[in-house]
Amino acid sequence: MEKLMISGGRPLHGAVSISGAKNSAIALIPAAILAESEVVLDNLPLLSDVAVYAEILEELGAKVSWKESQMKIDPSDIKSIPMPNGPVKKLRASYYMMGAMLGRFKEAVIGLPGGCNFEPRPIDQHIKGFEALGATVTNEHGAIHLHAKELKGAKIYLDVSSVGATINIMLAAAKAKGSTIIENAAKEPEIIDVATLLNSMGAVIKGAGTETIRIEGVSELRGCRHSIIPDRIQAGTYMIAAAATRGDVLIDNIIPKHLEALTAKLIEMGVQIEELDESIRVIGRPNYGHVDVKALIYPGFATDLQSPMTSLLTQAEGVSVLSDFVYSNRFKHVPELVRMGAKIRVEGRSAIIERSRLNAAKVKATDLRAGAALVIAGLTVEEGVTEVTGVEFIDRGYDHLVTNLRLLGADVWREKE
Ligand SMILES: CC(=O)N[C@H]1[C@@H](OP(=O)(O)OP(=O)(O)OC[C@H]2O[C@@H](n3ccc(=O)[nH]c3=O)[C@H](O)[C@@H]2O)O[C@H](CO)[C@@H](O)[C@@H]1O
Ligand SMILES: C=C(OP(=O)(O)O)C(=O)O
Repeated sequence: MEKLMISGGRPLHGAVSISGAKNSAIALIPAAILAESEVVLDNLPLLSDVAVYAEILEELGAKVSWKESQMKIDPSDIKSIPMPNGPVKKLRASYYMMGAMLGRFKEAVIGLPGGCNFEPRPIDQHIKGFEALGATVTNEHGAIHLHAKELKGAKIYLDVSSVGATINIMLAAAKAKGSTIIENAAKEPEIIDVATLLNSMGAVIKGAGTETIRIEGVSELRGCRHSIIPDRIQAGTYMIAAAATRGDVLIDNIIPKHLEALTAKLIEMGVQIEELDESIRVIGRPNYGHVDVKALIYPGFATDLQSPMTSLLTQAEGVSVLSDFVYSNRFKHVPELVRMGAKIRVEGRSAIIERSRLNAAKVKATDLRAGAALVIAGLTVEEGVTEVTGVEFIDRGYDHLVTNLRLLGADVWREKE
């Protein structure tokens, strides 16, 4: 086990290039299961979740070769093997194995997902979708068993516009008989990315990125080459870190439109922002005004940036209120920030944040974005060394974090625990 050591107090300066998106990559890799021939994914991020997914596909018999930011997946020899345990338990997005295996083999046994469990994260909408397509779904000793004689298109109204359920239903429906309509579908950019890959494979999916997605099932999908969209959450984290350290950072290789809610909030606080075609420059100021933030589904403020934003708001004058309307209790970072001197209290689904002077401390990341919040907090501390344990969570979602921060001038390193 390793820990991150941060000797803070240095403004971040320079440029950082953002890798491909985790939440796309870990849906696109299982999507390749549906193809008859090789799928090539470019702009793949170097993350532990991606490595686990490669392991899952190899266990099923796929040929996977991963070199730098490119992964080649030849799924021709994949077999229908039950996976009640093992690597599927290591990450949240293993739920996509259900849709992908159901689509290809009409059956699957997949252990309930692991990953960041900052609160109970049900998958009832995924199951409702599979059942609507004609599958029988049972939970046997913590593994989901899915079976269908035939998958038939259906109209599915999601009770909550779930990213995972929307993608999972697209995966299963791509090869179902007839048309599927997903209503109240999630609109996150990663959903468009998955639909783009599936369409390049020969699927017929329209409306991804809107609340109504139509899928005309086809009998066969072929291999293709696809470049993954930039990671808006990593990009947003660096934007927040630049503002928190009063630095000046160009966040490059991104789609600025995907970050509009964050950009608007930073401007409202008084951060200087310059938006270019594929990059955003964030220039910090000595003082920021307090703001209220509401984490919502896309295009609202991303819940995955809520924890990093909490750290920045400890640097704003007065009192800020940050509410999460996607998850009701995603505040595991708060007690750790309080150990660093932050004046924050949680009331219901809101964190009430006062301007605070942070101090170095030994803190623990218990999920991915809580980890990002603690790193940002550590970067702002003027004296002493902040130690962040739970680095394995951070490695799920940040490509070359230490290298990038060091290039930006931060004094950050990893040590054995
Ligand atoms: C791998 C991946 O892409 N992870 C992202 C995905 O997670 P994930 O796909 O798990 O999140 P969802 O969009 O499904 O969850 C949104 C909300 O719906 C609820 N819900 C979801 C499914 C369901 O069947 N029933 C139900 O009640 C959840 O508890 C949550 O309150 O979107 C989240 C919301 O943007 C992000 O935080 C995660 O980074
Ligand atoms: C919660 C997250 O991811 P996952 O759904 O993969 O746990 C995240 O990326 O912040």
